[in-house]
Amino acid sequence: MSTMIKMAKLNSLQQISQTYQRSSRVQIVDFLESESAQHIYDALKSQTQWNLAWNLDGQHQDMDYTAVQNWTQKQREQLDELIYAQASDSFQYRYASVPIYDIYQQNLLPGHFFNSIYEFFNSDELLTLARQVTGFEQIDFADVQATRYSKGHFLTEHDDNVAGKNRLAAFVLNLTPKWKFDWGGGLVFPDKNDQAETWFPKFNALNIFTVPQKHAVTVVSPFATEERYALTGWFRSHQS
Ligand SMILES: O=C(O)CCC(=O)C(=O)O
Ligand SMILES: [Fe+2]
Repeated sequence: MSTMIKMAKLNSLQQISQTYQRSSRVQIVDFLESESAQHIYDALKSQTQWNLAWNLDGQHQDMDYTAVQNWTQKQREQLDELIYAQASDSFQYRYASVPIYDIYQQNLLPGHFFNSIYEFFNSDELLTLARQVTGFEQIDFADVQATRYSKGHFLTEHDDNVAGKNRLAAFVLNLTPKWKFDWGGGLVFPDKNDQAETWFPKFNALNIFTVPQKHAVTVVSPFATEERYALTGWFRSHQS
């Protein structure tokens, strides 16, 4: 079975990079060949081991998701309370993740398809495209993870800027084939006038945006019947 991930032919790189230069963000639709996008979706959907990502007083938390699901009702309610208390007035998130960058760098799953995902995002073809679209010549590598937002999952407003990480631009490749606007999970960019642009998590669309830039992922609604899968991360430089 081929595990190659292939980019689709882009219609107009010039137009894409002009949009980015003008607004510090762009969405590239039909980014991968559709078989590749479908293949990644299938791999994520069949993945059973995820981490539960959330935040405690500014510290990132990664817990074994299956273990959390096996907690008592009371324990899970206590976690909800902690998460919601912090979410109501400061930075908080809850979603499932697979640390693809770490899996590759630490050779945790030799031969696994996740390594191909890392290699694709770090291929010359993709990094060259990232430099062309953003104008950031300093991009050296892509730091990539898989994410899955289920009912009640969210990510509050933040700007992705973390000291020492040299994140130049963020990217999100949405991978759930059928999504409804009513299910939430929108990528929202608030502006100074309390208006916001919302990007629907469109299958096989790659969003790229400059760091720092305020954004959030709205909560996935209780009646969503699919989960919001994505490959997300940052185009980074080794040096600041
Ligand atoms: O999934 C998205 O649309 C955005 C994710 C994000 O902002 C992040 O992980 O920092
Ligand atoms: Fe972000």
